[in-house]
Amino acid sequence: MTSHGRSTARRKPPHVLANAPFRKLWTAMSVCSLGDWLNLLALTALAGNLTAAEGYKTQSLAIGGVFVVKMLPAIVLGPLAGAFADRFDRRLTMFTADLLRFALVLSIPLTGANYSWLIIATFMVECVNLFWVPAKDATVPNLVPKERLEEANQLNLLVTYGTAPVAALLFSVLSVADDALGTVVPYFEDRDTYLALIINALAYLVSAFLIFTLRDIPGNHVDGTAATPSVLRQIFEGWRFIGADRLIRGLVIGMLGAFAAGGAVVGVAKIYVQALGGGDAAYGVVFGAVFVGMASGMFFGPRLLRELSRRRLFGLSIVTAGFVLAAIALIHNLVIVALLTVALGACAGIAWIIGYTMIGLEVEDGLRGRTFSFLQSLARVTLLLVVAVVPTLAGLFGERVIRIEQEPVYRFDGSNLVLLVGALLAVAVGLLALRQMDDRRGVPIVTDLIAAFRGERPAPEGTEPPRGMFIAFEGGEGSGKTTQSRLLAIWLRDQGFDVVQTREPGSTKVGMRLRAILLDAVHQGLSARSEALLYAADRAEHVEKVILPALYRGAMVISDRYVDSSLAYQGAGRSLKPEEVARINAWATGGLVPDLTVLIDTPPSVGLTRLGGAADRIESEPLEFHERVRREFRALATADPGRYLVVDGTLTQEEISGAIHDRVREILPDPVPRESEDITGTMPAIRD
Ligand SMILES: Nc1ncnc2c1ncn2[C@@H]1O[C@H](COP(=O)(O)OP(=O)(O)OP(=O)(O)O)[C@@H](O)[C@H]1O
Ligand SMILES: Cc1cn([C@H]2C[C@H](O)[C@@H](COP(=O)(O)O)O2)c(=O)[nH]c1=O
Repeated sequence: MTSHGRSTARRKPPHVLANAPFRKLWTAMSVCSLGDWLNLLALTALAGNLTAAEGYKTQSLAIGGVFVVKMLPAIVLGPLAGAFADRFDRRLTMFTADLLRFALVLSIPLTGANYSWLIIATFMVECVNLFWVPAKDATVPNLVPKERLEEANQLNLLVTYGTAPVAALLFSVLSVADDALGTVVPYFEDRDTYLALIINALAYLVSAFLIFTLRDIPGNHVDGTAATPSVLRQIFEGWRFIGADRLIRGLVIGMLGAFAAGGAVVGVAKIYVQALGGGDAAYGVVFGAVFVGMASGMFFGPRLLRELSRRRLFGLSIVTAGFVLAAIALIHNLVIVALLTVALGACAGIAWIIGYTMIGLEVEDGLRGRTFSFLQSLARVTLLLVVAVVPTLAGLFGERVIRIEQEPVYRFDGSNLVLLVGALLAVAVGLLALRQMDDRRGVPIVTDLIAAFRGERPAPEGTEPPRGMFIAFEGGEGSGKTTQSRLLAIWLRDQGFDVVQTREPGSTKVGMRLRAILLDAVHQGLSARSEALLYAADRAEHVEKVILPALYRGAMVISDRYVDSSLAYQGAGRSLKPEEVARINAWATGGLVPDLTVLIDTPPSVGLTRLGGAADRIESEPLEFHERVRREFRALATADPGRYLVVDGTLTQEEISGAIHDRVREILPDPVPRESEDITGTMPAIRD
């Protein structure tokens, strides 16, 4: 290696905070987040203090009112504010919002703090927040390069949640300081939360200054010379965009599910901790555990599983959160619950950082603001609904004690039930998100996970997806695959498609030699692993030299056998571990999965008798081997019905091809309708 090469290899890319404009924006975000948490603590405490004399119920409602008012604007104004972020100068939006927040928060202590004004001012601050946040979120990708976006979002989310415990500590210190100040300055006497509110207001002022001096934010993001759609139209398009895009839909579903599960915990945390024998300190520990978990999830999760598809990690983290939540609901031990809460927070942290990063990367600049805003609005609505409904449900369910011979053995009350429902919801939503956005269909998740834990790259990502269509035929010996793949190729060519008909093993130069080794009956005693590796080697050649080039040029590729044959013959037939066979094949094929797999299901007792000539090495295996193979093929098809067509191989050739044509017609880009085909027929010359 040349010395130049060495120095290049050693040079580490600069940290995202080395980027001065981003550093300034990040500092503003940190100060604002600290202010926001301080605001929440101070306002709820102030609402409680102002209504302390009016009894427990009024006091609870007063505090609850602050929460409701804090979330309400998102429901009404969220999407509108997002459109502003895309339409107007983001720097000006943020600067103005900061000044307004400063004035509104300061007005609460200055006007002598009465509950009505507290509620009105809080509502207005939240309205303003709705403009600041999407403008900030949409600005980050303008300031940092694409490859640094995940790092930037990690820092963003770190300050959003990491400032919560800092704010709680600061709030306690300021409350004590407030008391002390009250003895010296009469204004602060009996005004416990004033100092916190003043510091909160000053945080927004500092942010306004930082944003004002940040001149690197690009101005208007929608081309002013082009006809700009109305704000309402932009919102409508934002909605339409989210609904239409499979990935964003998956992200939104996942993030909302996580919010709903989190909302269930928020709603019952206090009573649950109490039921476990814990006091406010324990409640504080559980509260802190969520943030510690989230911070570690955001930092360590994506680093630990770098090689795992981000989409899969997103769905998996939500599913895992569901299982952890179920454990929290069922295990009645405060220490274990606190530890599990850290794990729950970690899963949520991973899901959030991935979701945010993916939205930042996938959504075009002009739509990013309203996408973030739309997401935040929906999340808040979900949270609001869940927080409102959950304690009521828990109360209605009440407390149940399971007894054996009058002895209480297990307590299961409303909070347990609600947490369990939240857990089921998270699992369901995580699975749905995985289904909506999976970018490695057909590759078992376990295979990818094992590879990621070992630090192996499972398959190349980010390459252009092939444009053609890939159909595989599978089935046992003599089931009719070759016959049907030939008939399908003729039918598709008749319709004007470019068709490549191929088979495994043996469709490349190397593959021909491998086929001879694999099927020649003289090679008895070949070990099961060598056999699996040789089939995988043939497949790697086949994919790289034949299938992918054809798919990239837009052809229809019909392959007589593919990966499922290895899963059935080497996995079930030779009793190799299915996940290991799947893993080597996922590696060999780069994760290429057929668009459709046609399984011609024929009993081996029928198929084997159809074959003429001497039996090859595999055909000469006992009937029991072929029965195992058949069962595995059927199990694979049952596990993924969307990708398979299972046809009874004992039907006539015409009946089988009719069923195949009907299914293939459904996935063809521009199929000839069956009626027109009946009229024109096919060319007998080609058929021969
Ligand atoms: N539906 C059917 N009914 C009866 N015979 C069939 C049917 N389909 C195909 N055959 C006949 O069965 C024999 C095997 O068919 P084919 O070669 O298509 O099967 P295959 O699954 O490709 O076999 P293998 O891969 O094990 O060599 C051929 O003689 C074929 O004409
Ligand atoms: C791809 C593949 C094939 N086999 C077996 C199955 C058959 O017995 C032969 C191929 O013969 P055919 O007449 O061309 O169908 O190979 C296997 O065991 N594993 C595989 O992955």
